[in-house]
Amino acid sequence: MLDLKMLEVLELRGTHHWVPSAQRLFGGQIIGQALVAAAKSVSDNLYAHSLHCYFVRPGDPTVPVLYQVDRTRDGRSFTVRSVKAIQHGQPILICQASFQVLQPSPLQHQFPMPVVPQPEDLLTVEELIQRYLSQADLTESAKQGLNKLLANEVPIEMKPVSPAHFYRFASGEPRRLFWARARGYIGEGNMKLHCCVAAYVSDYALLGTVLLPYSKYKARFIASLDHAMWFHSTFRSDEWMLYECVSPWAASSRGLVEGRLWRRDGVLAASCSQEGVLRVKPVTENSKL
Ligand SMILES: CCCC/C=C\CCCCCCCC(=O)SCCNC(=O)CCNC(=O)[C@H](O)C(C)(C)COP(=O)(O)OP(=O)(O)OC[C@H]1O[C@@H](n2cnc3c(N)ncnc32)[C@H](O)[C@@H]1OP(=O)(O)O
Repeated sequence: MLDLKMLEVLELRGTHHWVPSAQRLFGGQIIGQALVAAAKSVSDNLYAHSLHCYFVRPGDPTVPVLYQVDRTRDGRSFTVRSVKAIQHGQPILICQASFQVLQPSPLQHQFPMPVVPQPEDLLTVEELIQRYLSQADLTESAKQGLNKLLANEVPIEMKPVSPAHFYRFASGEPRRLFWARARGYIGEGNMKLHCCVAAYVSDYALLGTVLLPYSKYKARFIASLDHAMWFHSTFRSDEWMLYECVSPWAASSRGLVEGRLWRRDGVLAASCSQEGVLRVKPVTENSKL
């Protein structure tokens, strides 16, 4: 999904594999591919440690994306690349990514990982939806909504920690926890690729956290405006990681969300922050999903 075709040394082309029902490109795909483009222009001893992106236009799923990379700076420790994702001759995403050589330090701390059930004790999104679909009292529109979610073949496997809350069947605090991993096998060794995949995963279900306290409203328009991410340690994006999403603020048709990706051994692997635009409308009785 993140494979890019090299057109020139600093020009690459990406295509689309999974497009959300909103029929605009998935932000995570554009970020992940932009990071791939940046990573291809730095040497093997450099590791991605952060990226900062603005989504300036919706991505068009009917045409490929051109990634233009600028070698902004090559330093002794840090190297910065600027990437423009372009469609129809105009930028859809501007991204800056920074890479560092490995530099161990005695300064080391992190928050503790939340205590949650292990992935083996939880159901996948698909198993949960099948379970909901077998309920006799389901309205036709709820059935349709669930079938739409089931048909949505996302390349990420997910296991919600609190399913009712994950699916907004009940209002709750703006915090969402789920185990996630890329579908398929990536293997050890290519840390840059694991960061690109984590960037892809990090945009899914993140912004929706803002809506969790508002079960009386549903999204009329929702899109991420910017996305920043920091990579803290080595990890495997094809192994279960706990994704903790928290929204500390929402107002003015915008919401802020912070995400933390935890390795299952408790190591904080990556953090991200995103602001998005959310325009809502009241939920009518038969359109909960
Ligand atoms: C339980 C978990 C299940 C999860 C299930 C599925 C999840 C799957 C999907 C996950 C998606 C994750 C998030 C994303 O990936 S979003 C994609 C990445 N981000 C983007 O594509 C955003 C790109 N940027 C933009 O599109 C623009 O910058 C913008 C944010 C739209 C800018 O807005 P604006 O300046 O207003 O631009 P404009 O062209 O003027 O307007 C666009 C559009 O909005 C209407 N509009 C503008 N202002 C208002 C207003 N105040 N009130 C109402 N509507 C407004 C405007 O009329 C335009 O509408 P259209 O004409 O219909 O286009």
